[in-house]
Parts: sequence; structure tokens; C-alpha cells
Amino acid sequence: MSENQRLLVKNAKQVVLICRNGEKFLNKDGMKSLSVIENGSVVIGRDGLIKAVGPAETISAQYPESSCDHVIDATDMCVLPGLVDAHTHPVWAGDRVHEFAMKLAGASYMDVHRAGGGIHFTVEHTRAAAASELLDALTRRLQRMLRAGTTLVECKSGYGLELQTEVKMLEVIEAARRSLPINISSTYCGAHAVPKGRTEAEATADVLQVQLPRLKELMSAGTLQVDNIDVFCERGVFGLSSTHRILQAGRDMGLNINFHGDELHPMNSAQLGAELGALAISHLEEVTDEGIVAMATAKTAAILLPTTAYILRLPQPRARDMLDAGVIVALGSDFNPNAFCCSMPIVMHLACVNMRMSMSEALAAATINAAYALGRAHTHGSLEVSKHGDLLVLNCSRWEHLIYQLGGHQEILRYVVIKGNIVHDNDKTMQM
Ligand SMILES: N=CN[C@@H](CCC(=O)O)C(=O)O
Ligand SMILES: [Zn+2]
Repeated sequence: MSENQRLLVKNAKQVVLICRNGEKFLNKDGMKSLSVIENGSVVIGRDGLIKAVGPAETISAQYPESSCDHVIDATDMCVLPGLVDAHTHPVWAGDRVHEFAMKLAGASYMDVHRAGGGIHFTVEHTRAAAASELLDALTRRLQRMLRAGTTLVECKSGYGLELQTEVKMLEVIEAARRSLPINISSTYCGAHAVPKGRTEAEATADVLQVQLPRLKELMSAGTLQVDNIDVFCERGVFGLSSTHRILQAGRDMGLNINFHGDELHPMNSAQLGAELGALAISHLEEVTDEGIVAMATAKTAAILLPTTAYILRLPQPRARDMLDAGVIVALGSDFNPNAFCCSMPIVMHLACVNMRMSMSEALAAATINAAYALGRAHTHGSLEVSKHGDLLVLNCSRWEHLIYQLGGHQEILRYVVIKGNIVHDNDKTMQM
């Protein structure tokens, strides 16, 4: 007799696959109409992988309910892949609510940074915090993201800016990866700012000669798994040449390049990323036409962060120009002490209204394309056989409600499932 399956999600009004032919990303017209099955079911095996997805009648003929450990009756509900958040800074101590007030009163991001606040404020508090305190805070934040539908999240270090604290942050991310159900892509961002009292050249040398070699040792020993390397490439932070050297060194260690570029000033970060074979570049509020062409050609994903432009009142990134040029557009929450947002449904809503993306484009950007930006499109980002059984069950008649109901996702997100396990049951939460 064949083995039981872990979970059957049956009779959903809509099952949004996103794509169905093993695409690693979607761009141009591919983002405009997503693959959807009306009245469908999904089966996830005990290995946590999708065994079957298709019309409800076909699935019920092949997988009787008795062959499944758990069954979710999704009648009148919608099923979507778990959301992927491609850019977050979730490990830190010391909130910056006071700076929010300063910014509302007119101070710019760089005014606050130059006055010793911003990243510097968070660095001071994160250096002083115990790893256990950071892990508690990270756990609460990741659980909040999960309850908003995120099942794969990128997590950066970058509030240490020296070896000891950067390693402490990466160890905290590693501990979360091992103990929580949410999937994590870990990013070393030791070049997030130039530490107080140092020059850019000194900070670059420290990253290249002290931090990266130690990281390499910890990775080889299996103590740490780090997936990506990041630099804040910006005027007054790390210039193009330092960024180039750091990213290249990370790439030589086997890390994926995924960095902050062209945010506050046009830096030609997009061209640099394309030249280095970066998997992704984030922000791009100030990207040039040449940068857009370079990214489209190199298949370097653009991770757009609608909360940044919203909170800092910056010009919006040119999402439409990037989409029309064929750039692989992904989305991230940019959760950090400057932008306290854990919700990808809100991020998608902002992307639609402020960046003029369609709802289909926003969902593709928050699933398959975000998975691509993290090098995980072969396992995540769509509901296809053999991929991870990570999905959302929404208590609504059309999937678009997840984006349309601004801030209403807590009400309609009924279940969050990771590898076939129900990790959030909204009804139970409501009763607590
Ligand atoms: N721009 C640089 N880094 C973050 C902000 C980090 C912070 O302000 O603490 C971002 O992506 O928005
Ligand atoms: Zn960031």
C-alpha cells in the first residue's frame, strides 16, 4: 500500500498556481495573467512537497481523503502560494519611533543618518544586546510576517559593522532558521554603513580582510549557512569601487549577490550588479535607463520596496519602465527600524497604487520573482508538483481580495501552511 499524504486542500474556488511550466521567473506579459485553476485541490506529501495540484474531481479520484493525514475543506476559499519577502532587516534592538517623528517633521533619511541616528542608532543598541534578546525579537517579527502570509523571507545582518556583532546577528538568523517553520534566506550585510570613526576605505578593508575570511571559516565548518552578500551602495556610504570589491569577494565565496543600489542617488549600481552577475538589486528609486537595460539583459532581479518611498517620501521606483523593459521585478517589505512593516499584502497594495503595478504583477513579484531573487525559484514561489507545499488559504471568493482589502489580510487569511503543516490557523488565533 502506498504511503499516506500529509495534507489535502480540497475544492478551493480558485487555486492560484502562478505558473505551471517550471518557470524560474515571470516578466513582461507573463506577469499579467497568472495560472489559476477554478475549483481545484492540492495534495502535499509527508516529505512536505507538492504531490498533485489540479481540478478537484481529478484529485479526488487519485487521492481519496482516507489517504491523507489532514484535510482542509477550502470550499468558497482561495489557495495561493506562500508569499516571499525578498528584503528585510529583522535582527535589531532599539526601535526608532522617535526618528519617525523627526522624519514626519521634515528630516530626510540622510539628515538623520549624518546626525548619528538611523543605522548608527540601531548599531549601538544591537551591539549591546544579548543574542537571546535579538532572537526573541526576531522570532516575534518572523511570526508576525508568517501570520501575514510570508513563508520565505530574506533576513540581513548589518547592524554590527564589525566582526563580533555581524557574526552574532548571523548566528541569531541561523538559530531562527533551525527552530521556526518559516523558510529563511540569510544575507551578510557587514557593509551596511561606515562605522562611526572610520573611513570608507577602513571599513572596506575590515570587511575584506577580517569579516569575510571569518565568515568563510564558519560556513565551511557548517556553523553558519549564509546565502547572499549585500552592500549599501550609496553616496556617503559605500561607493561603486568599494561595493565592487566587496561583492566580488562574496561571490568568490559562493554567495549570491543581492545588494542595495541606486536608492537616494543614481550610482550606476544597476550596471555594476549586471556586470557582476548579481541575482538581485534592491531599491532602485534612482535607476537610470542604462541601468534598466543592463538588469533586463543580465536577468538581475529588481527588488522594489514600496514602504521605503512611502515612509521617506521619495520618488517612486520606475516599476512600469522596468516591467516594460522585461526586468524581473520582485517585492520586499524592507522591514527595518525605519520601515516597520511585516505585511507583504500591504506591500503589494502599495506597489499597485503607488508604483502602478497590476494585482497580477504584484502577486508574481511577491511569489515566483521574489523566490528567483533569492535563488529559490526551483523550490518556492509557485504551486507546482515537487515544490515545497507552502500555501495560503484565504476566506474569500477571489484571490485579489488579499491585495484589495488594505490592511485586511488578518481577517481573510484562514490558514498558512508550510511543507504541508498548518503553521497558522486564524480561527484558533481569534479564539485565543
Ligand atoms: N537603505 C539602507 N538600508 C535599509 C534601511 C536600514 C535602516 O535604516 O536601518 C533600507 O533598505 O531601507
Ligand atoms: Zn534594506
